[in-house]
Amino acid sequence: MTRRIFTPYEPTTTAGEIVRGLDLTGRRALITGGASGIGRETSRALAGCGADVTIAVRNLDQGTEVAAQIAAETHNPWVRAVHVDLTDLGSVHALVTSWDGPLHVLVNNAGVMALPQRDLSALGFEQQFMANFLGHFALANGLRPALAQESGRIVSVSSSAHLFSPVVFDDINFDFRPYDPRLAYAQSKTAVVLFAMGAHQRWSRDAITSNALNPGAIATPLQRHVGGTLATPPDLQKTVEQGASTSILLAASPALDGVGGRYFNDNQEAETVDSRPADVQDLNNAVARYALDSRNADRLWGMAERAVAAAAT
Ligand SMILES: NC(=O)c1ccc[n+]([C@@H]2O[C@H](COP(=O)([O-])OP(=O)(O)OC[C@H]3O[C@@H](n4cnc5c(N)ncnc54)[C@H](O)[C@@H]3O)[C@@H](O)[C@H]2O)c1
Repeated sequence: MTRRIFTPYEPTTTAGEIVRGLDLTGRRALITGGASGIGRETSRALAGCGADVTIAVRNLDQGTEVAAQIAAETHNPWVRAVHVDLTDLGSVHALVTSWDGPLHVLVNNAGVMALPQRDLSALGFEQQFMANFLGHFALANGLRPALAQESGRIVSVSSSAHLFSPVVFDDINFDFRPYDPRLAYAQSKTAVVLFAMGAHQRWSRDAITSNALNPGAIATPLQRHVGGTLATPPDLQKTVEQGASTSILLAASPALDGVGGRYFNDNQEAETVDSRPADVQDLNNAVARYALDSRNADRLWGMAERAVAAAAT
């Protein structure tokens, strides 16, 4: 795939700068993990343009408080919180069935990184794979009819960490190798990119666009299990306003109208690579070929569909 330049934005461009002047009144957005970090900033930028914003959160009391803060900061009353736990497909299903009317933007943002112990979800999947990928897979599939109503966009937040592991289809849950918290995160973030590609492949005929992104490294609670040991040194980390910019670009910018099936970083499409770059900047700007591969995307999609269907019976 040839890398395309879609925008004039810099790595340091903030979410607010990208949406400046945009009127999103009447556009309905759902952001998972919208109560903290990049998700909160993404929600704030969308609300600041008049969008109707729903943040989907694990802790509803905290989420309701954050939704009220965003509403006050942006003078937009159309901000609310709903409950979701992405490791629990019953909870995902409850959110899906409560959604009424069109959905213009779904931001698959929530995530956990490098959980120290291997832990399996009720469905039997490693928890990072479950929360970062499979819960979002079920959510997006459930909301597909709402997304198809008025040309919805799906924005899936991955990470440059995906370059450290493909999806190991024969051992997703670390049954046959020692559990490695970072490799489990990496694998889950490759699954996120493959989901974004698979959704584009299947749903673009419904005028749904689907892209993935790396937000860059940002000091948020996500980093609590790996503090100080990230590949990106503190001086190269972004502010949360900069970190939310690529999500906002994909969620709202007219420059991305009709664009799908791509992976972005720093507000531009990333470079496809066959092996992991050594340099941190190159790493951030790269997407692994295995994460864009349609056979891998199909295999993952089939497996996820079977898992979600089994959970429903
Ligand atoms: N911060 C970084 O350096 C960085 C780098 C690359 C990618 N990312 C990605 O950016 C996204 C946002 O992360 P952040 O840095 O803002 O971290 P964060 O911890 O501030 O936000 C993550 C949110 O996800 C929510 N969440 C986690 N598990 C959940 C579950 N089971 N159900 C529902 N919600 C759940 C958390 O409650 C939290 O609100 C994540 O997908 C992360 O992997 C972050």
